[in-house]
Amino acid sequence: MSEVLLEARQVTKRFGGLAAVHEVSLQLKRNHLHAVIGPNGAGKSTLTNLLSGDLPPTSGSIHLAGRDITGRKAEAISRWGLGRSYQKTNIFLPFTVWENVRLAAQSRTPHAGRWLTPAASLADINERAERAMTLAGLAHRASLPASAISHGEQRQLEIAMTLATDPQVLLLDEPLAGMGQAEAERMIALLQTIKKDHAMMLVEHDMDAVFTLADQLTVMVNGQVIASGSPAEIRADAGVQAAYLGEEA
Ligand SMILES: Nc1ncnc2c1ncn2[C@@H]1O[C@H](COP(=O)(O)OP(=O)(O)OP(=O)(O)O)[C@@H](O)[C@H]1O
Repeated sequence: MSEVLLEARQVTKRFGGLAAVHEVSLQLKRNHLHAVIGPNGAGKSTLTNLLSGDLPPTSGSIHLAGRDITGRKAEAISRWGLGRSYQKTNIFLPFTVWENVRLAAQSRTPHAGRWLTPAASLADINERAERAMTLAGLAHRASLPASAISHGEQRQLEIAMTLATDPQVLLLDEPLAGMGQAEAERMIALLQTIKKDHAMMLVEHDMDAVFTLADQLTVMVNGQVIASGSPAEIRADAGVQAAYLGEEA
């Protein structure tokens, strides 16, 4: 059995009368990719926001590596090992690829804003940034401004910036959005590599990518989980076919 790094138990988020996420439970395990799929408005982004601490749940609990993180701030949850990439990019376009990754690595270091930073921690920041940039396949783009690289490479840069914070758990929100075929294939290969060391949750509309990458899928409709299981189980699920996959295919 793989180690469970993140667990949501019966998590609910209400916006007024609307349960955007209703009693959702899921586990993210090391070396596993758990895809969350569902039609627009199903609650996928809200669920991601609950797990990352960007939104507090109305009820239920969330545990990261055994620690109860329910209602804790995103910044603290990030320090405890959860990394998240955003649909809307956090990249500073005028800065180089290296500067972007290095800033992300620095943001994770305690007292990052201090004017006096010991040399040892600077070396540590640089090493973390270098590792993340190389893993994301961007070492050859290090000195280019982020504005000068392709859309697909900018999405890789977001992943590199997330990796630079040294997370154990990664939440990825539509990393393939807007990509052409070749870029998508490169991103899928990258995610497969990253999966070896991390627990991952992927929210993605590209079903080919989802079924290639996922070890487990959870299907949400109207805030509720209608099915959860292996790719084969989800493909064969008549309820999922009717509610979602049928209309996507
Ligand atoms: N801050 C908010 N206030 C009120 N309602 C919200 C808020 N955020 C999301 N919702 C509503 O919650 C429901 C779930 O939205 P959410 O964005 O989580 O869905 P989604 O599955 O991520 O959709 P998409 O695939 O389009 O990104 C929708 O009905 C949405 O309008």
